[in-house]
Amino acid sequence: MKRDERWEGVYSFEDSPFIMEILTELRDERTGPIAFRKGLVKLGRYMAYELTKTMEVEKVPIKTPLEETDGTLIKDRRNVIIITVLRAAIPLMEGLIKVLDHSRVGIVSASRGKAPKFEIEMKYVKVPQVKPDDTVIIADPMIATGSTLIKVLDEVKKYGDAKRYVIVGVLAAPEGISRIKEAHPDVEIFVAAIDRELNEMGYILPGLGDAGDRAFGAPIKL
Ligand SMILES: O=P(O)(O)OC[C@H]1O[C@H](OP(=O)(O)OP(=O)(O)O)[C@H](O)[C@@H]1O
Ligand SMILES: O=c1cc[nH]c(=O)[nH]1
Ligand SMILES: [Mg+2]
Repeated sequence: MKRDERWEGVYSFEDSPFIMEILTELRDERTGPIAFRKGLVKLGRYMAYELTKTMEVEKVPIKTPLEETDGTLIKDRRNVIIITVLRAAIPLMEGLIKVLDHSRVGIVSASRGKAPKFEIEMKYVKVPQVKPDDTVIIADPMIATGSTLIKVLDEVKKYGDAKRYVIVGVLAAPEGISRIKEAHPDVEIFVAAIDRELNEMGYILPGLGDAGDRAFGAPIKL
């Protein structure tokens, strides 16, 4: 895990060869939907494991069959809410919850409109009560303009004040991170990698394409 010096509380995993290898498969245009979804699940699992290193732990007394000793309990792992941003976060959440298995889950839909306005349509919001001890993890593989996550954070913060707000994603563009940190300075961001820029259509470069379409196939408009 590597802190990015351009912002406070922004981390990438560019120093992790294993996470980079999974990302390489996701970027590769030859990777089909089955392997793409599997890659997102794997990334979710390993990123959640890395995230536990930033969580509060406590020592607990336990008894082995032979004697008393101290054990470790990750306190914060018991108080996690994972917000899944439809569609592309579904496999990422599946991986995250393998490690963060006590989590409560919120589901929100967000669909980004066409350039240049990129208006976000949010039709479905189901979020549990947020309590002061909670770590709210917002899972969305792609942070492009940042508009989706700003809107999701605006909404989720109505459900109570959390101990931490954490975005877990796969790729981010620098402009998206800057916009999110401006709107929500308290948010921490963990992504596999931070890419170069956005193109005029709002796609991350070099990126991996449209994460939702690659995982689930392109939808048609009726
Ligand atoms: O940072 P932004 O510019 O807002 O873009 C990022 C959003 O775009 C993608 O979702 P999309 O709207 O394509 O929906 P989908 O997951 O259903 O494909 C992605 O999963 C993010 O939610
Ligand atoms: O590059 C991008 C940008 C937004 N959403 C995606 O799925 N990919
Ligand atoms: Mg999409």
